[in-house]
Amino acid sequence: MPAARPHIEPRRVPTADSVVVKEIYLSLQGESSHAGLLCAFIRLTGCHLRCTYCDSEFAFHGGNRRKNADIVTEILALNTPAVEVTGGEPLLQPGVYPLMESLLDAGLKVLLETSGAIDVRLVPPAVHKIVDMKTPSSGECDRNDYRNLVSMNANDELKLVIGSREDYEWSRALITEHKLGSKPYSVLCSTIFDKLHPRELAEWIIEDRLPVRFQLQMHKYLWDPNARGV
Ligand SMILES: C[S@@+](CC[C@H](N)C(=O)[O-])C[C@H]1O[C@@H](n2cnc3c(N)ncnc32)[C@H](O)[C@@H]1O
Ligand SMILES: Nc1nc2[nH]cc(C(=O)O)c2c(=O)[nH]1
Ligand code: SF4
Ligand SMILES: [Mg+2]
Repeated sequence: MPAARPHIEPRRVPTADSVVVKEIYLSLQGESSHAGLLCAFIRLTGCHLRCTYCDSEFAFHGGNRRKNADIVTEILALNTPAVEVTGGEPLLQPGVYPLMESLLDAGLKVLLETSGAIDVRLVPPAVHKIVDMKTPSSGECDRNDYRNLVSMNANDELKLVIGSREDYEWSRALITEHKLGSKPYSVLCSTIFDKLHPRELAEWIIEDRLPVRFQLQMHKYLWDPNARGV
């Protein structure tokens, strides 16, 4: 009989009490099922991926190390019910896990925007995780951690950012193979801004009756698409 495979526990939740922050601002949430709601953004510095289309390269470097407690105070002063932690790649910093706990303890709705390249099981369950599984034209699709498709829950959303017909067909195959239409979380499909016309994607979705929610990056239509802090 083959030896039983070892049961591996996720790493212990780290307890660092600070993170490196690129920017904090108040805006309207531009994406996800929370689109249109008042939302504060905490953008953390650093990313281990280099998506071809990244609109947040300015967050790869710089920023300031801040105590989690001071960040929570700053967010509460913005008087908003919701906060999104994004980046860069927020899950690269150990201090982000206790930061999300503190934001939840302060009574905030907490959203997390993360690439699909990191196992999300250590994220506090009450956080609304928006997990972006990278499509081929990102150039980072081989970094996806497909365990996330199993561990995500009803609070969460899987995001597919599509820039070509190839990306669309890749996404459609992912949805079929992993039966994503019957998961507890919903699947969001949007376009790479200025690469694929949103109407093309909308028409493909309709033609295939794809079980997804189409979305736009609303903030890029409200403000200059290159504007920072919106
Ligand atoms: C800047 S990333 C930060 C969080 C994390 N690194 C990630 O990729 O999910 C936030 C989201 O913006 C999306 N994004 C970045 N550049 C974009 C673009 N040019 N058009 C559409 N979406 C873009 C990413 O795909 C990701 O879903
Ligand atoms: N308004 C607004 N909504 C957003 N939703 C996700 C964003 C991100 O950069 O992760 C984002 C952003 O940068 N601005
Ligand atoms: S993972 Fe997110 S922050 Fe990193 S390069 Fe890709 S889109 Fe940009
Ligand atoms: Mg953005």
